[in-house]
Amino acid sequence: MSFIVESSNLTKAYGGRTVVDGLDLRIPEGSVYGFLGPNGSGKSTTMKMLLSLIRPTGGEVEVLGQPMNRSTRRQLLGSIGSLIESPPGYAHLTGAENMRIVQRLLGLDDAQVDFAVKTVRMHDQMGKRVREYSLGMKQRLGIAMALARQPKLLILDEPTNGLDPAGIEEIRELLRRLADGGVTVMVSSHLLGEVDKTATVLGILSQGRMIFQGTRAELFSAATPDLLIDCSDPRRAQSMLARAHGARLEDATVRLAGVDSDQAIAGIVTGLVAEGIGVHGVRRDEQTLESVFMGLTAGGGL
Ligand SMILES: Nc1ncnc2c1ncn2[C@@H]1O[C@H](COP(=O)(O)OP(=O)(O)OP(=O)(O)O)[C@@H](O)[C@H]1O
Repeated sequence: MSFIVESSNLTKAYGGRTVVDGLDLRIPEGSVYGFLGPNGSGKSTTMKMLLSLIRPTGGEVEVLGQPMNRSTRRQLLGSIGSLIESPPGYAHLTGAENMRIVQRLLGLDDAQVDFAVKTVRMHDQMGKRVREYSLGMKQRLGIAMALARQPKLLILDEPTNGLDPAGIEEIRELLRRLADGGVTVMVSSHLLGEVDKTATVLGILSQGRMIFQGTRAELFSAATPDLLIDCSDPRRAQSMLARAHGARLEDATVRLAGVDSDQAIAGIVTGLVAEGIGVHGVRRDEQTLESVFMGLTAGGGL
């Protein structure tokens, strides 16, 4: 597999405080890479380092097979579109006027601008001033600005932040279309649900560290779903298993976290039976990606 972005040990510290800690990013070409983590976990800082907007304290970044640094930055940025933090654009100008500025700055032709505007479905809104746009429209104009250069890689920092469900769905659908058209997209969010259905690869940050990187299926298989036990005396079973397994009672079912082997399950069942408790059901809980994500970011890793 070839990676469009690769970093090794990428690190950023501010005043002795490490906010991005030894990241080995691997973004496969053609993927939608969902870059997830709670607020303050270091997503924006990482994206800015990938774009060489801020200088890493340590480690390296390769983009499109070349090291990203001050001397290669200009050339590499020609192939990267980005939207970092708030949507760009002058509020007192129309969408068309804003696009014209980008066109002149980058020396683009009309067809490239038209293509970008149509891709984000903003062609009917270009005569309006940006200050009259909804947040979703501003975000889409920002994406059009990033797209106009026809980048191979698009880096979007929280493009769905603050949007209503319809706006979020529009951005998701846009990202899918871009990926189908061959653009690799890195998109950050602090809400898993906003990128979950779109991302083909996930990178999860917690306190500056990468606690998971891989496909959704890999994430599920790496996380251990809770064990649910139905038995004749759930209250007594829960108190027996509370200390070793943090057992909780949910209605008449005993829930255990982190039981990760068949042997451990057999030991638990044997222990209950030995105490005269009849075990009539042992199953794994169905887990949602959200619960895996919450467990990961709260617990600091797999
Ligand atoms: N210029 C700076 N000087 C000092 N600390 C900074 C600077 N920029 C970011 N930080 C700190 O680095 C940490 C990571 O911030 P960052 O913005 O990268 O997180 P994030 O995951 O993108 O969160 P959010 O979604 O809230 O933007 C935070 O604790 C932030 O306060």
